[in-house]
Amino acid sequence: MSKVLELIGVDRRYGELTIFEGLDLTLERGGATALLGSSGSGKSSLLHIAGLLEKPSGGRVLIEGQDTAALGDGGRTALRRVKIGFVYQFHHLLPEFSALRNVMIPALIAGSGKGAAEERAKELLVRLGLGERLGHQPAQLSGGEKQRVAIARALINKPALLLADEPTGNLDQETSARVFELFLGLTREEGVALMMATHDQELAARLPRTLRIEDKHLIG
Ligand SMILES: Nc1ncnc2c1ncn2[C@@H]1O[C@H](COP(=O)(O)OP(=O)(O)OP(=O)(O)O)[C@@H](O)[C@H]1O
Repeated sequence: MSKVLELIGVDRRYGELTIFEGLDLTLERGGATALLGSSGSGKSSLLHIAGLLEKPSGGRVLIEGQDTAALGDGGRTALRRVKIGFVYQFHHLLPEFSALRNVMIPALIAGSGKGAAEERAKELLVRLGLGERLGHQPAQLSGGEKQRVAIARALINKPALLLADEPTGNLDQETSARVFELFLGLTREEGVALMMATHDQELAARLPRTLRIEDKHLIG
């Protein structure tokens, strides 16, 4: 199994306030991990650190064995673009663009040719059951469809690591269950290392590994 993410002794502090400290975590390709913890325990902070959006207050973050401490902002952004995908509770799609275009954009930014980006985006959208919705703009899509487009967008660059923060948290229960199935199936097929923060114990139980932030430490 190849290591995608390693956190070694990671701390997050805001001034005098310690959110968590001494976190060690390894995620491997093909693995799926749920991250639980009460509100304010630091789940989003941990995803931001793992996703290179924030630097930890202490400790080391390695992506596929590469220590990110020495990287500047440009290096971190470049690594994030090709190695890491994000799915949030809200889709954050660009309203003026079609579903297809929204999915293609990260590939185009990463330097992919238009033809290859379009082919991969179409393939993902078809696998997510949106083959008939390629030309629809976000306002013409249902909540579950928008979230499926956001999932395709997160996977377009074949990331090694997929970080999800309540990916179906904004959907009604039935839609959430359906979208979650598609989401899990696709992440398995793509072989990414998935880490998903959630409050939902039932969703967490669907993943093979569960971790919890408790009393500033990672337990599980
Ligand atoms: N910029 C900041 N400055 C000071 N404190 C912050 C800052 N950002 C976050 N915090 C604090 O860090 C703690 C962890 O926040 P975080 O959003 O990671 O928690 P969470 O577990 O994701 O919570 P929730 O489940 O409610 O989304 C919170 O107590 C929050 O108030």
